[in-house]
Amino acid sequence: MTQPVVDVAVGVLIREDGRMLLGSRPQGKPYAGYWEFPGGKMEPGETVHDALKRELDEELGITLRRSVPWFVTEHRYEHAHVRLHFRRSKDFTGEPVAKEGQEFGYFSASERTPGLLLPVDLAIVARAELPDVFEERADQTVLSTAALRATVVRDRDARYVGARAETFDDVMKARAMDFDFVIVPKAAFEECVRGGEALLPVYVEGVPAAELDRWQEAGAHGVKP
Ligand SMILES: Nc1nc2c([nH]c(=O)n2[C@@H]2O[C@H](COP(=O)(O)OP(=O)(O)OP(=O)(O)O)[C@@H](O)[C@H]2O)c(=O)[nH]1
Repeated sequence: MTQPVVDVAVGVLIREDGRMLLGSRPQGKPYAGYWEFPGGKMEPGETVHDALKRELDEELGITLRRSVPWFVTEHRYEHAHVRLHFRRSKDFTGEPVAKEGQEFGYFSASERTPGLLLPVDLAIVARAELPDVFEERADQTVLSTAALRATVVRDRDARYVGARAETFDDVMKARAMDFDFVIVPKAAFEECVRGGEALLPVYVEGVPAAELDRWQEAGAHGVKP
């Protein structure tokens, strides 16, 4: 039997020091005790931002101001088929309070949480340190492959890998190959986020600083012109 898809709003809340908020799943829920990003199921008629705002308030007493779309991914559990709508935010207030008996804390991607992360979230934690604006530098390695023009971002620990994409098909391949993000030309953005939500974090080439907010609202981050 096919399970209905459950839409879930998930937040990557990044503190000033760059650490992200993670918490443990409360007792009584599937995967209780596993660590995850804050969020929860969307209610009918809610936008992703509104659902996230509600969940953050209900679970942790945090007030979410601005968040921007990041990417969407699906996963089939035994208990549910979920579509996770990730948004990123650096604009929130309030010290988290565990309202449902969960544990929580702020972590960098290289720090271990006290309990295991949900397996789906493992790769996404590394992506949380992707910058708002991607700056191409001389020490990055460009790999030529037949399938994709792949750019390996060699930061200190080679934590994430991106690919250049021009079509939706390129993006699908990049996702299948476990790339962490794509860089797309401005003119290809809409085609690459077919359906309105990106399958991977997207950077758009040549976004001037003055236009960054507008692109972020549409689900794209920037690459320095
Ligand atoms: N909040 C959250 N859920 C995630 C993440 N990753 C992930 O696979 N999920 C899945 O998305 C679903 C979210 O449901 P939930 O049980 O947390 O939502 P909720 O608080 O609205 O639940 P309830 O109202 O049924 O108690 C779960 O199946 C969970 O395993 C994540 O990083 N954060």
